[in-house]
Amino acid sequence: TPRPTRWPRSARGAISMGSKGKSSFAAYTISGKGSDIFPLPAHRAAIQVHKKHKGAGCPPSKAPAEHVPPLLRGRLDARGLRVLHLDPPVWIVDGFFSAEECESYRALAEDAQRALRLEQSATFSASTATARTSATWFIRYQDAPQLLARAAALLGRPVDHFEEPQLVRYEPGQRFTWHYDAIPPSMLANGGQRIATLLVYLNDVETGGCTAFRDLREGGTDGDGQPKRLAVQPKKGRALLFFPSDADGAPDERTLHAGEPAKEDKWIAQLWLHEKPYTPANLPMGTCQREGDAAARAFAKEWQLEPPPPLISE
Ligand SMILES: O=C(O)CCC(=O)C(=O)O
Ligand SMILES: [Fe+2]
Repeated sequence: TPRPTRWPRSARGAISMGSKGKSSFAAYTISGKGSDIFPLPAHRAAIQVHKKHKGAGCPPSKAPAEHVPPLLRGRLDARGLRVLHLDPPVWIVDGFFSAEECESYRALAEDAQRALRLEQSATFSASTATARTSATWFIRYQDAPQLLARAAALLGRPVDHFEEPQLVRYEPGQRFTWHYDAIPPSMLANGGQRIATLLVYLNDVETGGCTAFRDLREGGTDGDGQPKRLAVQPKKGRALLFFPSDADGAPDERTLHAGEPAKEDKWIAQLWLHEKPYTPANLPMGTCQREGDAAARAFAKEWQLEPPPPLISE
């Protein structure tokens, strides 16, 4: 097969540089091809910007307003917030958790009272081929103040809109194949659709274990000359944020993703935001959103974060 070294003429022709030819994130937009937001730009100046930001993402100031997810509007000053992909939006927050917060969350795996280990984790994917081989723990709301407080401060949503906090461990060889995070219609009665996925990498992973998006590109080409797939490398304390459905709950199929096979241990914290208040099952025993809210509020005070909005389900 021929090795394409350049983007197809049709795509290249549609790249716009903005009025002054100034290189900004907008320069990467290919009209009508929303998901190819990070192609190698045709213009030299834009290539510089692209290379500089690839991997670590672009500052939010470079994201055109129409591509800022509704949940992040007015909240772009969050420390460490970067854009990896505009449409569909994929953002990261480096340093979302401190090293200490990573450790305290990871340690929950050893606490059977606070964390319940599931043999078979709940996956809702419509894809029959989906397989997950990692281990999942469900964490009591009141034992995840770092996660709930930081998530509520980032997204401006109350604690009762979040699903049970989870902890996931991949050992070498373990993976989670292509899937959607959106839940099936039969489960929408509880809290509506999942409108945001927030996962926090709890340790550094040198090789393997990326979170990969099948249909999104990060720019540049691989050894075969094919456009590179967007894949986020786990970095201790880094959060990954994307939107399995839009703000109205319509699933976004472009967010199909996977946890690639781990080559070393990989730990993540996992949290899903729902459209409406979500009622947890009583697992682990004694889990309580109200106590979780109080714990998150105390954490927010201690770390001078914006406190979570009041619970709606009260
Ligand atoms: O492990 C990852 O990188 C992705 C995990 C994931 O997609 C999930 O838990 O739904
Ligand atoms: Fe997922």
